[in-house]
Amino acid sequence: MDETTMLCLGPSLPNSECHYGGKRSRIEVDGDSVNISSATACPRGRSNSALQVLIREVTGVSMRSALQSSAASTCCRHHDGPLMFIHTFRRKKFDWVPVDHPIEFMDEVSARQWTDLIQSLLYDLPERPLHLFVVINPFGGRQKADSVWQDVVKPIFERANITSDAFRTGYRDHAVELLQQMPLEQFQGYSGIVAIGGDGLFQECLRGLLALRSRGGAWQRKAAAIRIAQVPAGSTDAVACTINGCRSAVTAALHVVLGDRAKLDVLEVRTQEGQCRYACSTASYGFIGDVLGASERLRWMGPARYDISGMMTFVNLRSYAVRLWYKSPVEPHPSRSVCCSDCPLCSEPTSNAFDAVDASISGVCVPRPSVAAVAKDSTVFTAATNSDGVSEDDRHPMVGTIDGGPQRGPLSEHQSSQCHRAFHMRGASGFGEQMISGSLRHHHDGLLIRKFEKEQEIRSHDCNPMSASDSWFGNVHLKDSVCVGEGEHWHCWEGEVSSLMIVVTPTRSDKSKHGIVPHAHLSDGRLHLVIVRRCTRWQFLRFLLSLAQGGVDESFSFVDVKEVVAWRCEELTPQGSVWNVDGELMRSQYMSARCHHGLINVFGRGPEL
Ligand SMILES: Nc1ncnc2c1ncn2[C@@H]1O[C@H](COP(=O)(O)OP(=O)(O)OP(=O)(O)O)[C@@H](O)[C@H]1O
Repeated sequence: MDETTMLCLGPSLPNSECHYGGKRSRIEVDGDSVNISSATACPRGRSNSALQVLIREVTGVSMRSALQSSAASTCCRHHDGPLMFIHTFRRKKFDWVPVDHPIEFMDEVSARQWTDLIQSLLYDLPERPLHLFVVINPFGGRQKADSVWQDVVKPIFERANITSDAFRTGYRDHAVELLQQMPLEQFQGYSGIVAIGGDGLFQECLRGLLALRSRGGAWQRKAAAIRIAQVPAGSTDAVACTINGCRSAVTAALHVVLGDRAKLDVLEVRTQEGQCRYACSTASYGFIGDVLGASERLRWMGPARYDISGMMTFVNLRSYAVRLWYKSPVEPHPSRSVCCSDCPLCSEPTSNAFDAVDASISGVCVPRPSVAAVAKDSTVFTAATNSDGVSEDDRHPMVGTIDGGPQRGPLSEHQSSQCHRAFHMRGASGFGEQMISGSLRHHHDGLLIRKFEKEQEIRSHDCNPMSASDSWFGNVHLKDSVCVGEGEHWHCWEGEVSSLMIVVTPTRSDKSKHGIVPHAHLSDGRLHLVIVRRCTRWQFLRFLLSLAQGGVDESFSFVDVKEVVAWRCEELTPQGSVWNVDGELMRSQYMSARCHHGLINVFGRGPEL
């Protein structure tokens, strides 16, 4: 036993004699682990260690007196002594399976002292939760959330000495209300929020939490620090699958008990009409939006509704004309590493997450292209700067809100011509090449090349974001923090799509084990824009199979994947598709979205690779 541990224990150390696995043993706490070693001599060269459990992986400790123990199973018992159980887990790839190690003591006093000692070491771990707010959606998925709570999660929390207040939702948005109506004192007493249900319930908790955060002061501080967990009991459970690498309620509960903490990027999606939703997985338009739209009418079928509506939507595969603007990050990620626990990319400090969310909750805050260079022959826009190198957004920040108020006017002719010049200079220095390689790629597919040329044609006539939808752009509040900065570029793309996806985190699920974009991260401040151009059913089937097998296949000529930080979409097809924002339907001709880098904290560590 090292000196520090000796000091903690004080002069009277509990008797370390015990029996483990039916053998006479000794128990000790050594630094960061509990060790049990055989008291009998081992053959030379063999370790006498029988068990070593890291304190940080102990999920709880409990004791059974001799009387209780004799009523229970007597396996592994040497005499009728009291038992102490060390609760921990073993790894089965990403799934964690609870394991209990029974240790038999000579007398009740020793058993009690060792139980108290290990319990006190667990209490000293600062990230361990003490008291949780649990929300259960009894109607999510196969309607098993109640039993998941009673039979799986509650016993794990009880063994870990975690207390909880559990609430069942009675209707849609009930979780948001529960959070918003909570007194501050009660809210401050919770170490975390546990949503037992699907992605929709998680999203409700997220919305409630961000609303509390927008109140400022103590509310903001607590809401920014608190962690949320999804215990999967819905139809898709992409949030839990993405964070933990598996769809297991036990594993999710164990991550809560261990007090794991990870940051998660949040996508803020807004409609022109001011409706706002937050997503941690994916916002999709076209095929996946249509699948959700159709599946809502089949909710009585449970999770099977997605397969049925998927089939129906596939048979009637449609395409939609859209105009997209997207802002690429200043520096693209150098590698395509898969996000995992202790991911270096996700541990980078998040910038201004606090300020950003304040702005977005209190008013309507949508990123918009700065005065953009207008492409006559390419899709690329770049922030135009005047002769002082000051961007238009910096000079005349938009101050209007969705409710009206002052706005910046449209581009003057002079500004417009400046934009043209700025673009042509940029185009000459490299951006044109991007397009050339794009065109070449599409030459391989005779069918697609005609489509692509048509898109070019449309673009060359009408791709100025400031003209076609000026009223939309001019009607939103712009925060300086989301203006186009040095090195950031807005791009425009216009064409017909079978599907569009904005992927925030890898978005793993049973249907896509590796995730839609396997190299996306939990908290790198990046989004992945997946454009699936209008394609045949056969091509789309290949695309869907690629999602199931290893994530979106970028080698398909009809698929483009772009790393972005903000994005907006104008629907050009009348009565187009709907947006599926983490399982919630949204419909609007104009949508815009941006990524909040590491906005929330979750119970989790990312998959252990
Ligand atoms: N008591 C309730 N009655 C009806 N609807 C509810 C209730 N509680 C929550 N909801 C709503 O039900 C919707 C679906 O719930 P949830 O996400 O938990 O399950 P799911 O849709 O089956 O799973 P997933 O979102 O993972 O596909 C949510 O949008 C939520 O707002």
